Amino acid sequence: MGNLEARKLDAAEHEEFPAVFAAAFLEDSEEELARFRPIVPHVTALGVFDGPEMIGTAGHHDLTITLPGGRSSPVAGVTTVGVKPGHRRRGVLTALMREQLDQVRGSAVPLAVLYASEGAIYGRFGYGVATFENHLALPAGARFRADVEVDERPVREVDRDRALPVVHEQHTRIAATRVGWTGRGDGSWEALELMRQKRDGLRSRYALHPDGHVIYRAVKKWTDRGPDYGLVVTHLMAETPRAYAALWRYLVEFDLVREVAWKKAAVDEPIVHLLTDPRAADQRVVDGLWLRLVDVPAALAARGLPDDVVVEVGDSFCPWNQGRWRLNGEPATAPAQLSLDVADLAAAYLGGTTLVQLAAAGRVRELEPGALAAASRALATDRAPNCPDAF
Ligand SMILES: CC(=O)SCCNC(=O)CCNC(=O)[C@H](O)C(C)(C)COP(=O)(O)OP(=O)(O)OC[C@H]1O[C@@H](n2cnc3c(N)ncnc32)[C@H](O)[C@@H]1OP(=O)(O)O
Repeated sequence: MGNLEARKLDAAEHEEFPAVFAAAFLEDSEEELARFRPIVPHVTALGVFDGPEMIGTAGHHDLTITLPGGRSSPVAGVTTVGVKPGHRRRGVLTALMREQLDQVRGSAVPLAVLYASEGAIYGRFGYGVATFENHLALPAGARFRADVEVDERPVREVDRDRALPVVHEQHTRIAATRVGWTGRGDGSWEALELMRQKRDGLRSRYALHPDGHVIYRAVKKWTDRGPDYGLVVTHLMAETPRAYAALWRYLVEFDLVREVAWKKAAVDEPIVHLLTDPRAADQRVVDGLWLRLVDVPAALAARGLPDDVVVEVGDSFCPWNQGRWRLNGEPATAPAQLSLDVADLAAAYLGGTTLVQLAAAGRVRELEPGALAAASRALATDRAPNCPDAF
């Protein structure tokens, strides 16, 4: 990598950070930059320099993530990763990942998560797919089963300023109960709102129910045959099944609309079970949150697992994790019963993929009969983990 230098940026260098990051996405108009600038103060900002020139960026938020069993852990929410065109494939990202993981470890945060722009980038750095997203679409007018109970208190459209305090309060409460959801102890709600203002420039709309809310955008289209609007959900959360039904009914009964779509629905999204015709729901599953165990023993301890299986973990990028660990995070001297790479442990960590599934793909080796099923069951969760949050 020659004379490349990766380091934490000082405050004066924060000015340049958004331009370098935005250039990586070819989004460097003044308007686009205005969207990124307010995010920088909320992240630990790293840069890579070639001499005096900043050519790569990466940042991370200090978030929390909900783990199975009502537990939670600090997590680095990795974002704004970019390398300037013309400087790629010479190790800049590798240098950023090295520096970032060292910094996260140094601050005693055991986990890192990210959304990948492309699926082939992060596996080599020990990240595994910990949640899957359900790209869900429902036709307008999709009918609910007659026995579905709907909370009849009204859903009301309110403006952003009135909505946000309620949205953030409900989000904090609900996120603590849903595996994979992130919490914003760092107060970076503004950054979340900015990330919600998607690249399509559509305005977010807020509809509140006493026990939940939906944030969505409207794609307005007219054809010779009449209105053909689409509603694109960015967040939908409810504290009760009846409020959940009320919010979905609000969306599918919206006038002018042909389709309601949500790309961050859970793989086991309950809406399918509300419908008279479950086939009406179009579902496509893709990778969601990528997770990295930065500190394997601390991450395992945070999950509160039993101590009865010994796993041999391989980790070429963060060798401090290599070795034999009990599932509860204690170092083990007994022979290993399972062996796997850290990225595969990450894939199973929130329960989104089972170890049995990974073993069927040849990625986990069972060294003692029975250990695979026991460890797989210990890591599995009741509901599919998901993360509807952007960061
Ligand atoms: C969490 C987020 O913010 S996701 C956003 C990521 N950013 C983007 O997608 C913006 C556009 N792309 C870029 O800025 C850059 O191409 C990056 C960041 C994806 C890669 O940066 P580079 O400096 O080129 O990566 P680097 O040279 O360190 O590559 C390391 C390895 O990853 C591989 N790699 C890098 N990018 C990709 C990719 N897009 N797809 C597949 N493999 C890749 C390289 O081939 C290399 O492999 P090797 O070690 O076998 O030779």
